[in-house]
Amino acid sequence: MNSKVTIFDHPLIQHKLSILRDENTGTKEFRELISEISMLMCYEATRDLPLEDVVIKTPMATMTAKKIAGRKLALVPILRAGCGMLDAMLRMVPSAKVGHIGLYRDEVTHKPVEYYNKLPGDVDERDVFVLDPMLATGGSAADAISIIKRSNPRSIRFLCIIAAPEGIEVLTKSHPDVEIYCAAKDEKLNENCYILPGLGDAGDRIYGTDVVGEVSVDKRGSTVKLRSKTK
Ligand SMILES: O=P(O)(O)OC[C@H]1O[C@H](OP(=O)(O)OP(=O)(O)O)[C@H](O)[C@@H]1O
Ligand SMILES: O=c1cc[nH]c(=O)[nH]1
Ligand SMILES: [Mg+2]
Repeated sequence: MNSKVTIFDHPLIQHKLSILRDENTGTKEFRELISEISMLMCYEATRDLPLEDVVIKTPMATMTAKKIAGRKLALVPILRAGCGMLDAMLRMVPSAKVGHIGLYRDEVTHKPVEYYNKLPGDVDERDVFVLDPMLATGGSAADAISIIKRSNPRSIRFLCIIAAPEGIEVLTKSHPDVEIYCAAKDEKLNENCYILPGLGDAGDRIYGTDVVGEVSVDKRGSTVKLRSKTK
């Protein structure tokens, strides 16, 4: 199967995304917006789940109604930023099981480094939604999906909020069977492999952690030498 990229152009998603991107949006509102956008994206990304007929009784009459047809889902956020999308998705599909994959991008090589991996035992019976707000070089998403594929899931979809063209290309080539859903396809990456115009560092903006060491990359994707103020 060839991978497909769906960009959600729903006005509510686009409106919320513009506020999310704004550098003046603080941590609390940023988290709330990530959640709201994820909920709207979940609604769109689950549009093709098959339904089955069930007979129910309302207080007025017996009727044949629709329910989702025994589909088993798993949600797998890529730590940390992917966790910002998890609660909203779980509110929409509360019966989903949850796995976690811990990856961080090395600041020099920009390659993902794995530090955690715990998936539901029955992933081979499930359709998996991988969650991460940012698809930049595509390295983290591609590695996370390779890890998940070792457990033979029924299918994998990748949900992100902003995708760079470079990341889409890498993910499409490495996993052509995986459908990609995003709210925006941005212009390009900067010299530190941050998305332009993007929104900065998603994990830092969700959790309010600006700088992790003496030399780091700030939430705008620039190399900084001193600790900077957390918003
Ligand atoms: O497509 P890539 O070039 O791999 O970049 C995208 C990754 O970078 C960010 O995570 P980060 O490494 O900053 O970890 P964090 O979520 O802990 O902040 C983001 O949440 C993705 O996982
Ligand atoms: O722009 C980017 C790229 C990688 N990770 C982020 O959080 N933002
Ligand atoms: Mg980060």
